Amino acid sequence: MQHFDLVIIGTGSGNSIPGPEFEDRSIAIVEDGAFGGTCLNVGCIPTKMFVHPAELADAARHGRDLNVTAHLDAVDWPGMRDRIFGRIDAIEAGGRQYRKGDETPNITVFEGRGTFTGTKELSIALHDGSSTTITGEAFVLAAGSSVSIPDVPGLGDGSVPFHTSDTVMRIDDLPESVIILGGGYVAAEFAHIFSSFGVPVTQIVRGSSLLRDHDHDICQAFTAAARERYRVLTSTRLEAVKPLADGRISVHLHTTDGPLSVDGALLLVATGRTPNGASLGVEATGVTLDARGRVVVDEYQQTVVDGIYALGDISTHFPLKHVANHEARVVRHNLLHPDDRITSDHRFVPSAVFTDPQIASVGRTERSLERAGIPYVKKIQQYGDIAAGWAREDKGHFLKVLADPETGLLLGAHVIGPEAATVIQPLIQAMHFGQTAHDVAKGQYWIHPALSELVENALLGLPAPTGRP
Ligand SMILES: Cc1cc2nc3c(=O)[nH]c(=O)nc-3n(C[C@H](O)[C@H](O)[C@H](O)COP(=O)(O)OP(=O)(O)OC[C@H]3O[C@@H](n4cnc5c(N)ncnc54)[C@H](O)[C@@H]3O)c2cc1C
Ligand SMILES: NC(=O)c1ccc[n+]([C@@H]2O[C@H](COP(=O)([O-])OP(=O)(O)OC[C@H]3O[C@@H](n4cnc5c(N)ncnc54)[C@H](O)[C@@H]3O)[C@@H](O)[C@H]2O)c1
Repeated sequence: MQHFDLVIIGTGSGNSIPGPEFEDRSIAIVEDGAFGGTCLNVGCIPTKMFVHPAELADAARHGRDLNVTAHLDAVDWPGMRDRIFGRIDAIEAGGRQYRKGDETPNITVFEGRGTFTGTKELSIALHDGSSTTITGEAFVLAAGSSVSIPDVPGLGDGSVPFHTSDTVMRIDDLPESVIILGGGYVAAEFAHIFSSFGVPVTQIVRGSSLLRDHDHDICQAFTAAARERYRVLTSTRLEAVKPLADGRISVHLHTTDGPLSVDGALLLVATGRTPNGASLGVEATGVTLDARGRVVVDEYQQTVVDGIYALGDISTHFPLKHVANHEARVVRHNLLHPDDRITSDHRFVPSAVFTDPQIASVGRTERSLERAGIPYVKKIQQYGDIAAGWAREDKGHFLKVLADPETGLLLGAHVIGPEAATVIQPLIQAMHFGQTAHDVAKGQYWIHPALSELVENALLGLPAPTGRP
């Protein structure tokens, strides 16, 4: 049985751990799928490479309000797909070859599916049909998460073909229509992409609005904007999915008005992801899972087993790439410096949804402050009331800032509108570095007339702090 100093399972953010400082350690990397993980191959990167052309296609729609008449002539989906994956697949192959090749001689790559069979003992079903078992002094569990499919007739039993984010970006051509199940990030971004390319979209959600984890003003504004672009069925339960004779799909639903069926050419299931701890059999090595199947880690990213660390989607409460990368840096440091370990910082985790309108958030929502009885002051700054918003004839987009009334420290920020993911960054910085709203607003220049004036004006609009507690 081969023994390694370090075994890393998963090549998403886990693959960023081995560097020159690990040259004296024998390392096993175990990967069952595409090298580079979800973000590179089926997540952040390809989706955003489709989102940008979607924005270009949308420009024709937006131009009308600004006296520019333009129209979308055609979308070359196969060309776009091949351009995007031509680039991504080459990076995947290059990353795999780098780890397998002479440049990292201390690393052995096992291409196959790992399952724990004992304490720090991993059995691997290799892609060549054979199997092997390895042991390690230390482990990094970086095996991510997998799409979860609702247990309803027609789904999961193989009787109806459907897509997930793992497959839908590689389809042959734009479908004649799309039905999207789910109201979260993945559903929102694909509804945006397909509808921008002229495909009729029907989105089906259980709740009363889209993106329900967001601040309530944001999710209401987003749901209203989405309804202007495509069909959104809220408070709707999926009952069954059936194939139609012409190859299309029929989705049977229960709405507040009673039963309804919707037909479409392609069904995209985007109903969340499940952490891969259970499928990796981590309990055989003594690692514990929480009620949602996440590997339990402490602030050092270590599991309950000494020397077994976890990072990213398999363990985090924030399944986002920048969080997986941050946690990988913490694990890396702690493996190198076991006597001087550092902790993860999850205080102010930002996120963005790359839709039209775009959304970005950091910190507490207004409802969560209300529910926790935390005092706050707020300012809602409209894009339409700053110069860059006038240029866009913007209507209805805004930034909400929430601050502590005594100290002026920011508690949360939520943006819906152009370039939200970029506009929010000074507020993330202010929260991290403990800067007050008024210091940030008044202590620097803000380029005029840039979109960043949205932040300046929102902060200036907050009441002056009443004094430090
Ligand atoms: C469609 C989509 C879009 C996204 N867009 C964004 C975005 O814009 N911004 C953002 O911040 N986040 C985004 N995310 C989330 C982001 O992709 C994840 O949070 C991140 O990739 C998680 O990284 P990870 O290293 O934890 O896991 P992964 O990157 O998933 O890596 C885990 C690896 O482990 C392998 N593996 C799993 N089980 C085993 C096993 N038993 N044996 C061997 N190998 C195994 C898998 O094959 C995989 O390669 C998106 C996700 C999706 C699905
Ligand atoms: N821009 C980004 O940063 C980005 C983009 C895509 C994904 N992600 C990450 O990936 C994660 C997964 O995204 P996601 O959209 O798959 O999950 P999600 O958790 O964001 O949304 C899942 C949606 O499916 C619904 N749902 C769950 N079970 C259902 C069922 N049985 N029937 C009907 N609806 C059901 C939920 O109510 C929710 O609306 C996200 O949490 C996010 O962290 C991030």
